[in-house]
Amino acid sequence: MIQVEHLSKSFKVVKKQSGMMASFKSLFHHETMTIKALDDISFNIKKGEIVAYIGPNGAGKSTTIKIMSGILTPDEGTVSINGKVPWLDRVDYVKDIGVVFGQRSQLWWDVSIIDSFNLLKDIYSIDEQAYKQRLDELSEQLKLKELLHIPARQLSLGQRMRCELAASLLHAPTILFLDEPTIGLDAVSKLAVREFILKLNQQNETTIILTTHDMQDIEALCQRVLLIGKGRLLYDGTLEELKRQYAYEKQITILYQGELTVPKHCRLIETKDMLPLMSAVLEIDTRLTSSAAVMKELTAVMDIKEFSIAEKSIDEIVAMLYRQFEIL
Ligand SMILES: Nc1ncnc2c1ncn2[C@@H]1O[C@H](COP(=O)(O)OP(=O)(O)OP(=O)(O)O)[C@@H](O)[C@H]1O
Repeated sequence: MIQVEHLSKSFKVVKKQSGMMASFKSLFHHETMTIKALDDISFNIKKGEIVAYIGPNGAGKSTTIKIMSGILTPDEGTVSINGKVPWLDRVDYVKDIGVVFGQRSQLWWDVSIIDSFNLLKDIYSIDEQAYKQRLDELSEQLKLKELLHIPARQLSLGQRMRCELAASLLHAPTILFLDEPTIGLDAVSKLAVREFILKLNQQNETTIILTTHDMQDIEALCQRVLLIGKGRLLYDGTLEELKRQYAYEKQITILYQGELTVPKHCRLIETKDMLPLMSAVLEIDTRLTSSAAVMKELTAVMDIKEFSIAEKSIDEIVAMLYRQFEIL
């Protein structure tokens, strides 16, 4: 349903010179340089998938979303979404998609939310009955009833984000682009947004492309991850595979009495005196052994009072990937 092939996009920017003299000269003559924002990106997304599109700042995520939503035209490559080319079939195509930019609003700042929604109804030519039903459903699911008569500028960020989601879905699009939908939200609002997105996907089979720097968003929502860095696609696969490939170390913390024995395939990270007990942190390589095998070995030779096992967080894995691909 979404086919992106060999997408490239460059931007020409004016080279900034430092110093007064250079600034003055640049009024008459400015040197330009080319930034390659996207460099031969290809991927396919099936109907009903939730895909995380991740990468460090400046990687090219927003540029891809802008091209896929028809706002920008690529220099090279093709995009076909529901059989349409976003930047060529714009009028028809916008009916298929919803877009939420966490950092920008699609609501009219000074008018009430319901007036913004009514305007969107006209813009998308939504039929009266379908609109009423959709508005009821979304108001119920996103708890908007008390917010509808308040202007957007008076809402908290969390309240506004719920309204933004509703605004992007009034015309019942089959594809939703979410660019940093949880940015700046408190923990409760983040959970509410994630829960809503999951339900939307499960009930309506809405295809969702999510760009985020919040790794918990990915854990909660996405099976598949596309990692982009310096304009190139570096990883396309499941979250499980990503973890398997890059998170094979686990840490076992033990509280014990007596002598410490470090089993095979374990590395001692630290020990601490916790009188009358001792604590130790061991790192194990799960490609060579398992935490169960290590615990069995430890309990056979040591007096273990307590233990806990921790794996790398998705934040740590992604930070490691960014370092490994040298894209920071
Ligand atoms: N309109 C523009 N004019 C000039 N350069 C641009 C423009 N839009 C993007 N760029 C450049 O293209 C590159 C990719 O930018 P993009 O906004 O797509 O990155 P991003 O992955 O969305 O980053 P972030 O996580 O910071 O939002 C960056 O180097 C950026 O400075």
